[in-house]
Amino acid sequence: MSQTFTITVLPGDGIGPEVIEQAIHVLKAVEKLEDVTFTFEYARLGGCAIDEDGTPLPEETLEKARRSDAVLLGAVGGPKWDNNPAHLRPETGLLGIRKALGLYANLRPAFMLDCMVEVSALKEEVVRGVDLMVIRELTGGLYFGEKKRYKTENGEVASDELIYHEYEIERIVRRAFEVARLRGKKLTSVDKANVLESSRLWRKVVDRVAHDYPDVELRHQLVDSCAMELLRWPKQFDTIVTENMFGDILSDEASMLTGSIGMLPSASLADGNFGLYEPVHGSAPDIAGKGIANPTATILSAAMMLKYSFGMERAANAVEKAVHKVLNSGVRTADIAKSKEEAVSTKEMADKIIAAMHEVYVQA
Ligand SMILES: NC(=O)C1=CN([C@@H]2O[C@H](COP(=O)(O)OP(=O)(O)OC[C@H]3O[C@@H](n4cnc5c(N)ncnc54)[C@H](O)[C@@H]3O)[C@@H](O)[C@H]2O)C=CC1
Ligand SMILES: CC(C)CC(=O)C(=O)O
Ligand SMILES: [Mg+2]
Repeated sequence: MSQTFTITVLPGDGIGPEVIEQAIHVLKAVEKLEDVTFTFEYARLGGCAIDEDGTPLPEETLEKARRSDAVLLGAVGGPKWDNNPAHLRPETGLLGIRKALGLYANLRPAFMLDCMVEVSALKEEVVRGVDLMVIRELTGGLYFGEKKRYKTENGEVASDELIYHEYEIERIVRRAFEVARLRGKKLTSVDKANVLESSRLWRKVVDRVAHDYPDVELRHQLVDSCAMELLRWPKQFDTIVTENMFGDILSDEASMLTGSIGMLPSASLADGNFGLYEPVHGSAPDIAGKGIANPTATILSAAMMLKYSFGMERAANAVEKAVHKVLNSGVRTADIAKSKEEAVSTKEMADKIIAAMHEVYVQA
């Protein structure tokens, strides 16, 4: 019997709508190749919602997301809203939807394809074969703690509270051990336990949970040293688990191992099958509206959705294989091309991926 899934689509701002349009084309191609129907429910999040609805996260958006099987997001934000107060910032909408949907586990894979080695700013021997997964806690920590801003006689003061509950650490760490078990069985837990009390609790919980995973090799590493080692010898890492802000920063850093942030997908998962899928990158206002953004990160995020939320492993593999095939054949958007002349547009890149998907299915 044919399966039906409802997907809430949040194009967002900047290049968000451009890359989302192409990911939707890919999902429509999957519908033709598999016995599945996707219903796309569009909604607003971020700057576009501030402009239309007066809030970055309208209740209607949240309701649609809750009723759906998964959410696909472009990106939010832009200079237009940069000076708004916190409650009227696009990013506040993104944080709000992550929290409201319980999306505490953010999986951010970073992988280097052989054909992309030359694109990285790092030496070939450093990046060839890189294949790691950053697992970032997504609904706690500094981004969600109480914010204060007040004036004193010595000038203004601002503070952001970094707070973690034991249960929040335990659930992300368990998830990370499970993921590491299915990958290279090596988990690096990243913290700042030499300074932060929240990191000392983090480390204690990690050590306790580790007893349940004796087959996974565990290492603790301080975040500053991890940032350095990621560039010195990234192949030492398999799975990394860390708190919200460290994960945000380290995953952007990891993206540059692979050449461009336009390549890297992510899955933000709740318990069960529900998830929100989005590229690691932001709304890239510097290239928005030009039709040159790399849609690969969003297309691969859609592939993660097929795998994690819909159990469509074959279709997910086909999308990934198609992306590899197209990159192998030398097709490049501007961010990964050697010259502007050889770069293809956002749409051309997606069209090539869709054509390659058909070939992959025929061969399978
Ligand atoms: N998940 C989200 O919605 C996120 C939103 N943002 C927001 O995005 C806005 C811009 O932030 P930035 O710091 O500039 O980060 P960004 O990730 O949007 O852009 C950084 C650089 O990477 C390039 N880039 C990003 N995605 C690309 C793609 N698909 N193809 C080709 N090049 C790409 C951009 O052109 C820019 O030079 C801000 O308002 C920020 O708050 C930032 C990160 C995540
Ligand atoms: C709230 C977001 C803009 C944080 C971010 O940079 C991300 O999730 O990658
Ligand atoms: Mg980020």
